[in-house]
Amino acid sequence: MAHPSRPNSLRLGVNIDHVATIRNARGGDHPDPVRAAQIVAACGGDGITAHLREDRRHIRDEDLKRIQEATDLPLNLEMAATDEMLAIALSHMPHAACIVPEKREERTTEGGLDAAGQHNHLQPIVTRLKDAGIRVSLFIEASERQLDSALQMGVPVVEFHTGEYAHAMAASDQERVARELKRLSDMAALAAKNGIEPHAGHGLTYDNVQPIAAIPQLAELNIGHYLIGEAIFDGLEPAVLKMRELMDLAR
Ligand SMILES: CC(=O)[C@@H](O)[C@H](O)COP(=O)(O)O
Ligand SMILES: NCC(=O)COP(=O)(O)O
Repeated sequence: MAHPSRPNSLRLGVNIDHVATIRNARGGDHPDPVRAAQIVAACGGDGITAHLREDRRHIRDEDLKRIQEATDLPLNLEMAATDEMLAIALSHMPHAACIVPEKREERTTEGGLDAAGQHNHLQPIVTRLKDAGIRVSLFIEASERQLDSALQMGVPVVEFHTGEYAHAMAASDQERVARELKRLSDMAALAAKNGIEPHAGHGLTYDNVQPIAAIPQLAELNIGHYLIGEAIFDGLEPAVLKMRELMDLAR
């Protein structure tokens, strides 16, 4: 859903997981991710992304309802492909659910969902979410094999993992950056050509967001860890506004 004042623009979904990381560090209720969601809504963010992990290391079950009650922004629930998370999604009815790979031992999401390899496991979960009216997306690597599986499953959205691109940018490996950007750009075009709305996210920063934002078929970027980091120094509203400005200038 585009922001009313910016029809057809590239949407910014703000992932507030790591507000909850800081909150959980002391076992209390401050800083509250709900307050972050309200600030994002007030300063023009287009959506809230929250990853309810199996180990609840940051976002917790009770946060979901509170986030939904606190703002009218669409909630994009990131979830593993498990019966537990399916039941939680069907109970909370978020605007969207993005199925992501998850390993307890990982520090953060390490790659895209193997949609092709897990097709038979994923299909019934995708169908249940779609039948409930939840916009389903798959967090996948930008590859034809993964995109083809997403197409076969009938998902309306895919979110391309930009982690490899972000790592290449951080390493100033220009050849790898060019290769990753072409891969992401080609797959965004192929997704759109096949009626799937392409999104992107993971590891995006002020310094690397614009080449991604410039990919014309992308409809949404989900950005979290870096924005929450910047918010510690400059405040969440300025951080969101700066990311928004960089994205708009890239189009
Ligand atoms: C799927 C993805 O890249 C992120 O949205 C995800 O939430 C990362 O996991 P952490 O937020 O736990 O780092
Ligand atoms: N799906 C990507 C996301 O929500 C945020 O990822 P990151 O910016 O925290 O790396």
